[in-house]
Amino acid sequence: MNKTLDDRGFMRYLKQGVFTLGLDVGLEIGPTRSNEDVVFKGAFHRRQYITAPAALIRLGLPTEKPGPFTLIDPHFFPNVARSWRNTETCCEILGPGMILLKNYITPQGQADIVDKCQKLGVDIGGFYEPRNPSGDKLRLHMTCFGRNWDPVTKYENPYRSDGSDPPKVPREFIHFAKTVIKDAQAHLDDVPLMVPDVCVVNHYSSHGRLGLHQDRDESSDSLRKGLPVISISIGDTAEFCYGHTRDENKLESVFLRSGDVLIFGGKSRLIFHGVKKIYIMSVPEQINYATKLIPGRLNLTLRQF
Ligand SMILES: O=C(O)CCC(=O)C(=O)O
Ligand SMILES: [Fe+2]
Repeated sequence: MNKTLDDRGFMRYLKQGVFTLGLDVGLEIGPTRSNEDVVFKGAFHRRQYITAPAALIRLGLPTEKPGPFTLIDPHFFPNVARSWRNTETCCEILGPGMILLKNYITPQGQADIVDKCQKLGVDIGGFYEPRNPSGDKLRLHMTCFGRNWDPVTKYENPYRSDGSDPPKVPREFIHFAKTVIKDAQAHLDDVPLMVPDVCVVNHYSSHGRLGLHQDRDESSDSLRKGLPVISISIGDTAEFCYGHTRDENKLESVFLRSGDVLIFGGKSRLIFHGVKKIYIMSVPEQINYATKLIPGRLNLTLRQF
């Protein structure tokens, strides 16, 4: 494939807009500006020139024209599956399509998640204190990525309070959700794959709580298929209650600790659930040190609209 270009050959390549590649001193790729340039390089540096597509194929690089310029490779996923997922984790099946993966997220993973929420959520239009339809403030701060959800406007208002579109669900979260679902599927049949395009982020302080409710504002298709909600807990422990009816006497409860991941899909997708209590200062010192989270609990729910 190596080729020194003669005049006619060079003109042909130039017309085709082909690039030249100097091989004897490392890698140089660039458009050839003139015939002399090639002759000069060929004569004095004894470089060998080959056509760019051939060179790119040899180097295993894509040959098609690049799209709009980007510094970050859009196909690159940091290996969050390895760095966010603990090797020692155990699980508890809580019902059909409902499973708790305990101590699932590494301290590093938890720190990365908090960091993302800080970067994308702590700004004008970000975390706020939502109100329920009767006008009372919920006992938490909330922000959303992907699509905007609010207890009053549901998914109807696509804008944050400052009128801006919410930031996209971070790619790491989407990638992480895939890993979580695969692990849940190893224990349960009833957990269909979902690709989150909504992330609701709640922060509860010491007196935070969340009343019994269902997550039922996603599309009818998503609900009908039982696409799971993935709930991530970071920081102080919460007492989480759940049940198949609103009947307070029939509720079960479970502790959600820092690094736990709860999945509810399939037949449990429309489970009633809420946060009864936050156990202040219960986060392990090591996690607190890694995440630097303020006192309280951060919860993220990943959902597919
Ligand atoms: O904080 C939690 O564990 C639950 C959050 C929740 O149910 C919600 O955001 O809809
Ligand atoms: Fe919920």
